[in-house]
Amino acid sequence: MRRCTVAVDLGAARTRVYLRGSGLVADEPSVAAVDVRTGALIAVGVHAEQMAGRTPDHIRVARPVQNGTVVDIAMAHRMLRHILGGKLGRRRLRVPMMRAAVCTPHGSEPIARRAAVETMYGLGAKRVELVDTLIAAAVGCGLPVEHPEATMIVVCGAGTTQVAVLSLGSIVAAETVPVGGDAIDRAVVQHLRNAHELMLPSQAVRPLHQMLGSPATAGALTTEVHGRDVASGMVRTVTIETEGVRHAMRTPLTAVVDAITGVLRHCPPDLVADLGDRGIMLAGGSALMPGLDTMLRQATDMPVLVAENPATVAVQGLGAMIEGRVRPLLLDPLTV
Ligand SMILES: Nc1ncnc2c1ncn2[C@@H]1O[C@H](COP(=O)(O)OP(=O)(O)OP(=O)(O)O)[C@@H](O)[C@H]1O
Repeated sequence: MRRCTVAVDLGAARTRVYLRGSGLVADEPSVAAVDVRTGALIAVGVHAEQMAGRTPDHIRVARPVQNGTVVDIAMAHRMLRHILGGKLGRRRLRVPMMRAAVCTPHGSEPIARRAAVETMYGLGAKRVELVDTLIAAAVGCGLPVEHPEATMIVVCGAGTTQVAVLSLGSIVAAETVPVGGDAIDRAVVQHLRNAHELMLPSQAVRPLHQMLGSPATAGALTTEVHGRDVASGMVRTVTIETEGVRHAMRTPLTAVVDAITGVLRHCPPDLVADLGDRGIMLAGGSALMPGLDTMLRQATDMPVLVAENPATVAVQGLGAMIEGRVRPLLLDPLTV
Protein backbone atom coordinates (compact mmCIF):
# COMPACT_ATOMS: atom_id res chain seq x y z
CA MET A 1 0.00 0.00 0.00
CA ARG A 2 2.85 2.41 0.80
CA ARG A 3 3.98 2.25 -2.82
CA CYS A 4 0.59 3.46 -4.11
CA THR A 5 0.47 7.02 -5.32
CA VAL A 6 -3.26 7.24 -5.88
CA ALA A 7 -6.33 5.97 -3.99
CA VAL A 8 -9.72 5.77 -5.69
CA ASP A 9 -13.27 5.21 -4.42
CA LEU A 10 -15.44 4.47 -7.45
CA GLY A 11 -18.96 4.88 -6.08
CA ALA A 12 -22.34 4.63 -7.73
CA ALA A 13 -23.00 8.29 -6.98
CA ARG A 14 -19.55 9.85 -6.74
CA THR A 15 -15.94 9.14 -7.66
CA ARG A 16 -13.29 10.30 -5.21
CA VAL A 17 -9.56 10.43 -5.74
CA TYR A 18 -6.83 10.86 -3.14
CA LEU A 19 -3.24 11.58 -4.19
CA ARG A 20 -0.36 10.75 -1.90
CA GLY A 21 1.09 13.99 -0.61
CA SER A 22 -1.83 16.10 -1.88
CA GLY A 23 -4.92 14.64 -0.17
CA LEU A 24 -8.41 14.48 -1.68
CA VAL A 25 -8.07 16.04 -5.14
CA ALA A 26 -11.36 15.04 -6.80
CA ASP A 27 -14.92 14.39 -5.65
CA GLU A 28 -17.20 14.31 -8.69
CA PRO A 29 -20.47 12.59 -9.62
CA SER A 30 -19.80 9.25 -11.38
CA VAL A 31 -21.53 10.44 -14.54
CA ALA A 32 -20.38 10.89 -18.14
CA ALA A 33 -22.23 12.38 -21.13
CA VAL A 34 -21.46 11.03 -24.60
CA ASP A 35 -22.43 12.14 -28.10
CA VAL A 36 -23.81 8.87 -29.54
CA ARG A 37 -23.22 10.03 -33.14
CA THR A 38 -19.46 10.44 -32.71
CA GLY A 39 -18.81 8.55 -29.49
CA ALA A 40 -17.08 11.66 -28.11
CA LEU A 41 -17.15 12.41 -24.40
CA ILE A 42 -18.97 15.71 -23.90
CA ALA A 43 -18.94 16.15 -20.14
CA VAL A 44 -18.14 14.31 -16.92
CA GLY A 45 -18.92 14.87 -13.27
CA VAL A 46 -21.10 17.79 -12.22
CA HIS A 47 -21.69 19.02 -15.80
CA ALA A 48 -22.78 15.57 -16.99
CA GLU A 49 -25.05 15.15 -13.98
CA GLN A 50 -26.77 18.44 -14.74
CA MET A 51 -27.56 17.09 -18.23
CA ALA A 52 -29.30 13.95 -16.90
CA GLY A 53 -32.98 13.95 -17.87
CA ARG A 54 -32.54 17.05 -20.05
CA THR A 55 -30.69 15.69 -23.12
CA PRO A 56 -31.59 15.64 -26.80
CA ASP A 57 -31.62 12.22 -28.54
CA HIS A 58 -27.98 12.28 -29.61
CA ILE A 59 -26.61 12.71 -26.08
CA ARG A 60 -26.51 9.79 -23.65
CA VAL A 61 -25.83 10.27 -19.98
CA ALA A 62 -24.04 7.17 -18.65
CA ARG A 63 -23.44 5.99 -15.10
CA PRO A 64 -20.58 3.50 -15.44
CA VAL A 65 -20.67 2.49 -11.76
CA GLN A 66 -23.71 0.84 -10.25
CA ASN A 67 -24.03 -0.40 -6.67
CA GLY A 68 -20.33 0.24 -6.19
CA THR A 69 -19.39 -1.99 -9.14
CA VAL A 70 -17.95 -0.84 -12.46
CA VAL A 71 -20.47 -2.04 -15.06
CA ASP A 72 -18.94 -0.24 -18.06
CA ILE A 73 -15.15 -0.46 -17.84
CA ALA A 74 -14.44 1.61 -20.97
CA MET A 75 -16.70 4.44 -19.84
CA ALA A 76 -15.40 4.34 -16.25
CA HIS A 77 -11.90 4.51 -17.57
CA ARG A 78 -12.68 7.53 -19.79
CA MET A 79 -14.54 9.27 -16.98
CA LEU A 80 -11.73 8.68 -14.48
CA ARG A 81 -9.07 9.75 -16.98
CA HIS A 82 -10.91 13.01 -17.44
CA ILE A 83 -11.43 13.56 -13.69
CA LEU A 84 -7.80 12.68 -12.94
CA GLY A 85 -6.37 14.40 -16.00
CA GLY A 86 -7.30 17.81 -14.70
CA LYS A 87 -5.57 17.10 -11.43
CA LEU A 88 -2.39 15.39 -12.56
CA GLY A 89 -1.76 16.86 -15.97
CA ARG A 90 -1.09 14.68 -19.03
CA ARG A 91 2.51 14.00 -18.20
CA ARG A 92 1.90 12.26 -14.88
CA LEU A 93 -0.91 10.11 -16.27
CA ARG A 94 1.61 8.43 -18.53
CA VAL A 95 3.93 7.46 -15.66
CA PRO A 96 4.10 3.69 -16.18
CA MET A 97 4.92 2.88 -12.57
CA MET A 98 1.71 4.21 -11.09
CA ARG A 99 0.33 2.00 -8.32
CA ALA A 100 -3.23 2.50 -7.24
CA ALA A 101 -5.38 1.51 -4.28
CA VAL A 102 -9.10 1.05 -4.92
CA CYS A 103 -11.85 0.20 -2.46
CA THR A 104 -14.43 -2.41 -3.44
CA PRO A 105 -17.75 -3.18 -1.74
CA HIS A 106 -17.65 -5.92 0.87
CA GLY A 107 -18.28 -9.36 -0.60
CA SER A 108 -18.13 -8.15 -4.21
CA GLU A 109 -17.86 -10.84 -6.88
CA PRO A 110 -14.44 -11.59 -8.45
CA ILE A 111 -15.71 -10.17 -11.75
CA ALA A 112 -16.58 -6.88 -10.02
CA ARG A 113 -13.14 -6.70 -8.43
CA ARG A 114 -11.58 -7.50 -11.81
CA ALA A 115 -13.57 -4.64 -13.40
CA ALA A 116 -12.11 -2.20 -10.84
CA VAL A 117 -8.60 -3.48 -11.56
CA GLU A 118 -9.08 -3.29 -15.35
CA THR A 119 -10.35 0.29 -15.05
CA MET A 120 -7.15 1.31 -13.27
CA TYR A 121 -4.95 -0.67 -15.69
CA GLY A 122 -6.61 1.33 -18.46
CA LEU A 123 -5.28 4.46 -16.79
CA GLY A 124 -1.74 3.13 -16.84
CA ALA A 125 -1.56 1.65 -13.34
CA LYS A 126 1.05 -1.05 -13.07
CA ARG A 127 -0.39 -2.59 -9.96
CA VAL A 128 -3.72 -2.25 -8.17
CA GLU A 129 -4.35 -2.97 -4.49
CA LEU A 130 -7.97 -3.70 -3.57
CA VAL A 131 -9.23 -2.84 -0.10
CA ASP A 132 -12.62 -3.69 1.39
CA THR A 133 -14.71 -0.50 1.58
CA LEU A 134 -15.74 -1.34 5.14
CA ILE A 135 -12.14 -1.48 6.35
CA ALA A 136 -11.21 1.69 4.44
CA ALA A 137 -14.25 3.50 5.86
CA ALA A 138 -13.56 2.33 9.42
CA VAL A 139 -9.98 3.59 9.13
CA GLY A 140 -11.24 6.85 7.61
CA CYS A 141 -13.59 7.32 10.58
CA GLY A 142 -10.64 6.95 12.93
CA LEU A 143 -12.06 3.79 14.54
CA PRO A 144 -9.47 1.73 16.46
CA VAL A 145 -9.97 -1.21 14.09
CA GLU A 146 -6.73 -2.97 15.03
CA HIS A 147 -7.62 -3.24 18.74
CA PRO A 148 -9.05 -6.46 20.19
CA GLU A 149 -12.44 -4.83 20.75
CA ALA A 150 -15.49 -4.48 18.58
CA THR A 151 -16.28 -1.52 16.37
CA MET A 152 -19.37 -1.39 14.20
CA ILE A 153 -19.63 0.59 11.00
CA VAL A 154 -22.60 1.19 8.71
CA VAL A 155 -21.72 2.67 5.30
CA CYS A 156 -24.90 3.94 3.69
CA GLY A 157 -24.10 4.91 0.08
CA ALA A 158 -26.24 5.58 -2.96
CA GLY A 159 -26.94 2.02 -4.08
CA THR A 160 -25.99 -0.15 -1.12
CA THR A 161 -25.61 -0.16 2.64
CA GLN A 162 -22.77 -2.20 4.11
CA VAL A 163 -22.70 -3.16 7.76
CA ALA A 164 -19.76 -4.72 9.63
CA VAL A 165 -18.33 -5.48 13.02
CA LEU A 166 -14.54 -5.29 13.07
CA SER A 167 -11.96 -6.44 15.57
CA LEU A 168 -8.18 -6.98 15.36
CA GLY A 169 -8.02 -5.30 11.96
CA SER A 170 -10.46 -7.71 10.28
CA ILE A 171 -14.13 -8.09 9.59
CA VAL A 172 -15.81 -10.42 12.09
CA ALA A 173 -19.27 -10.29 10.50
CA ALA A 174 -20.68 -8.20 7.68
CA GLU A 175 -23.72 -7.83 5.48
CA THR A 176 -24.57 -5.78 2.40
CA VAL A 177 -28.11 -4.79 1.42
CA PRO A 178 -29.11 -3.19 -1.89
CA VAL A 179 -30.65 -0.18 -0.14
CA GLY A 180 -29.08 3.27 -0.07
CA GLY A 181 -29.98 6.90 -0.67
CA ASP A 182 -31.30 6.11 -4.16
CA ALA A 183 -33.77 3.49 -2.85
CA ILE A 184 -35.07 5.98 -0.27
CA ASP A 185 -35.51 8.64 -2.97
CA ARG A 186 -37.33 6.12 -5.18
CA ALA A 187 -39.65 5.23 -2.27
CA VAL A 188 -40.59 8.92 -1.86
CA VAL A 189 -41.19 9.37 -5.60
CA GLN A 190 -43.30 6.19 -5.72
CA HIS A 191 -45.35 7.28 -2.68
CA LEU A 192 -46.21 10.65 -4.27
CA ARG A 193 -47.08 8.93 -7.52
CA ASN A 194 -49.40 6.43 -5.84
CA ALA A 195 -50.95 8.71 -3.23
CA HIS A 196 -51.12 12.02 -5.13
CA GLU A 197 -50.66 11.06 -8.82
CA LEU A 198 -47.71 13.43 -8.87
CA MET A 199 -44.36 12.95 -10.60
CA LEU A 200 -41.63 14.65 -8.59
CA PRO A 201 -38.51 16.07 -10.29
CA SER A 202 -35.33 14.48 -8.88
CA GLN A 203 -34.04 17.73 -7.34
CA ALA A 204 -37.27 18.10 -5.32
CA VAL A 205 -36.73 14.88 -3.34
CA ARG A 206 -33.87 15.97 -1.06
CA PRO A 207 -35.85 18.70 0.80
CA LEU A 208 -38.37 16.00 1.73
CA HIS A 209 -35.65 14.00 3.55
CA GLN A 210 -36.26 16.31 6.52
CA MET A 211 -39.46 14.35 7.13
CA LEU A 212 -37.59 11.17 8.13
CA GLY A 213 -36.50 12.85 11.36
CA SER A 214 -39.88 14.41 12.16
CA PRO A 215 -41.57 12.88 15.19
CA ALA A 216 -44.27 10.28 14.58
CA THR A 217 -46.75 12.44 16.47
CA ALA A 218 -46.43 15.10 13.79
CA GLY A 219 -48.90 13.17 11.64
CA ALA A 220 -51.04 16.20 10.97
CA LEU A 221 -48.16 18.28 9.55
CA THR A 222 -48.36 19.02 5.87
CA THR A 223 -46.20 20.63 3.23
CA GLU A 224 -46.66 21.76 -0.37
CA VAL A 225 -44.75 20.20 -3.26
CA HIS A 226 -44.69 21.01 -6.97
CA GLY A 227 -44.53 18.32 -9.63
CA ARG A 228 -46.16 17.03 -12.80
CA ASP A 229 -49.60 15.50 -12.87
CA VAL A 230 -49.31 11.83 -13.90
CA ALA A 231 -52.39 11.92 -16.16
CA SER A 232 -52.39 15.41 -17.69
CA GLY A 233 -48.62 16.08 -17.64
CA MET A 234 -49.34 19.61 -16.35
CA VAL A 235 -47.53 21.27 -13.45
CA ARG A 236 -49.48 20.79 -10.22
CA THR A 237 -49.02 21.71 -6.55
CA VAL A 238 -50.26 19.30 -3.89
CA THR A 239 -50.33 19.34 -0.12
CA ILE A 240 -48.75 16.18 1.29
CA GLU A 241 -48.71 14.77 4.80
CA THR A 242 -45.38 14.36 6.56
CA GLU A 243 -46.41 11.02 8.01
CA GLY A 244 -46.98 9.43 4.58
CA VAL A 245 -43.52 10.45 3.32
CA ARG A 246 -41.88 9.41 6.58
CA HIS A 247 -43.49 5.99 6.35
CA ALA A 248 -42.41 5.62 2.69
CA MET A 249 -38.78 6.45 3.60
CA ARG A 250 -38.76 4.08 6.56
CA THR A 251 -39.94 1.09 4.51
CA PRO A 252 -36.65 0.47 2.60
CA LEU A 253 -34.68 1.32 5.75
CA THR A 254 -36.09 -1.74 7.53
CA ALA A 255 -33.62 -3.78 5.40
CA VAL A 256 -30.77 -1.75 6.94
CA VAL A 257 -32.06 -2.38 10.47
CA ASP A 258 -32.38 -6.10 9.62
CA ALA A 259 -28.78 -6.12 8.36
CA ILE A 260 -27.55 -4.54 11.61
CA THR A 261 -29.39 -7.10 13.76
CA GLY A 262 -28.23 -9.92 11.44
CA VAL A 263 -24.58 -8.89 11.82
CA LEU A 264 -24.94 -8.62 15.62
CA ARG A 265 -26.46 -12.12 15.69
CA HIS A 266 -23.33 -13.50 14.02
CA CYS A 267 -20.96 -11.86 16.51
CA PRO A 268 -19.61 -13.46 19.70
CA PRO A 269 -21.30 -12.04 22.85
CA ASP A 270 -18.10 -10.30 24.06
CA LEU A 271 -17.96 -8.19 20.93
CA VAL A 272 -21.67 -7.34 21.15
CA ALA A 273 -21.09 -6.22 24.74
CA ASP A 274 -18.31 -3.83 23.55
CA LEU A 275 -20.73 -2.29 21.08
CA GLY A 276 -23.27 -1.50 23.78
CA ASP A 277 -20.99 1.36 24.90
CA ARG A 278 -19.23 2.23 21.67
CA GLY A 279 -22.31 2.09 19.46
CA ILE A 280 -22.54 2.29 15.68
CA MET A 281 -20.51 4.59 13.43
CA LEU A 282 -22.65 5.79 10.53
CA ALA A 283 -20.83 6.78 7.32
CA GLY A 284 -21.46 7.13 3.57
CA GLY A 285 -23.19 10.04 1.82
CA SER A 286 -26.65 8.98 2.99
CA ALA A 287 -25.51 9.39 6.62
CA LEU A 288 -26.11 13.10 5.92
CA MET A 289 -29.83 12.42 5.63
CA PRO A 290 -31.42 14.31 8.54
CA GLY A 291 -32.94 11.92 11.05
CA LEU A 292 -31.32 8.70 9.77
CA ASP A 293 -29.13 8.45 12.88
CA THR A 294 -32.13 9.04 15.16
CA MET A 295 -34.18 6.44 13.30
CA LEU A 296 -31.38 3.82 13.61
CA ARG A 297 -30.86 4.73 17.28
CA GLN A 298 -34.55 4.13 17.99
CA ALA A 299 -34.67 0.91 15.96
CA THR A 300 -31.53 -0.69 17.44
CA ASP A 301 -31.49 0.85 20.94
CA MET A 302 -27.75 1.52 20.47
CA PRO A 303 -25.79 4.78 20.35
CA VAL A 304 -25.35 5.97 16.73
CA LEU A 305 -22.62 8.45 15.79
CA VAL A 306 -22.34 10.12 12.40
CA ALA A 307 -18.76 10.30 11.09
CA GLU A 308 -17.20 13.66 10.42
CA ASN A 309 -17.40 14.12 6.62
CA PRO A 310 -19.21 10.76 6.26
CA ALA A 311 -19.27 10.79 2.45
CA THR A 312 -15.49 10.75 2.05
CA VAL A 313 -14.39 8.42 4.86
CA ALA A 314 -13.61 5.45 2.57
CA VAL A 315 -11.21 7.38 0.31
CA GLN A 316 -9.72 9.18 3.32
CA GLY A 317 -9.12 5.76 4.93
CA LEU A 318 -7.39 4.55 1.76
CA GLY A 319 -5.42 7.79 1.79
CA ALA A 320 -4.28 7.15 5.38
CA MET A 321 -3.10 3.69 4.28
CA ILE A 322 -1.09 4.88 1.27
CA GLU A 323 0.44 7.70 3.32
CA GLY A 324 1.53 5.08 5.87
CA ARG A 325 -0.40 6.73 8.71
CA VAL A 326 -2.15 3.42 9.38
CA ARG A 327 -0.21 0.22 9.52
CA PRO A 328 -1.77 -3.23 9.26
CA LEU A 329 -1.76 -5.23 12.46
CA LEU A 330 0.55 -8.21 12.05
CA LEU A 331 -0.32 -11.12 14.26
CA ASP A 332 3.01 -12.95 14.22
CA PRO A 333 3.33 -16.35 15.89
CA LEU A 334 4.90 -16.03 19.33
CA THR A 335 8.40 -17.46 19.70
CA VAL A 336 9.33 -19.18 22.98
N1 LIG B 1 -26.95 16.12 2.38
C1 LIG B 1 -27.51 14.95 2.01
N2 LIG B 1 -28.73 14.62 2.45
C2 LIG B 1 -29.29 13.45 2.10
N3 LIG B 1 -28.71 12.54 1.30
C3 LIG B 1 -27.50 12.83 0.82
C4 LIG B 1 -26.83 14.04 1.15
N4 LIG B 1 -25.64 14.05 0.52
C5 LIG B 1 -25.56 12.88 -0.18
N5 LIG B 1 -26.67 12.17 0.01
C6 LIG B 1 -26.98 10.86 -0.59
O1 LIG B 1 -25.85 10.04 -0.43
C7 LIG B 1 -25.78 9.14 -1.55
C8 LIG B 1 -24.37 9.15 -2.08
O2 LIG B 1 -23.54 8.66 -1.06
P1 LIG B 1 -22.03 8.22 -1.38
O3 LIG B 1 -21.32 9.35 -2.00
O4 LIG B 1 -21.48 7.61 -0.16
O5 LIG B 1 -22.34 7.11 -2.48
P2 LIG B 1 -21.36 6.23 -3.32
O6 LIG B 1 -20.16 5.85 -2.49
O7 LIG B 1 -21.09 6.89 -4.61
O8 LIG B 1 -22.33 5.00 -3.54
P3 LIG B 1 -22.17 3.44 -3.29
O9 LIG B 1 -21.44 3.31 -1.96
O10 LIG B 1 -23.55 2.90 -3.24
O11 LIG B 1 -21.37 2.97 -4.45
C9 LIG B 1 -26.79 9.61 -2.59
O12 LIG B 1 -27.89 8.71 -2.60
C10 LIG B 1 -27.20 10.98 -2.09
O13 LIG B 1 -28.56 11.24 -2.37
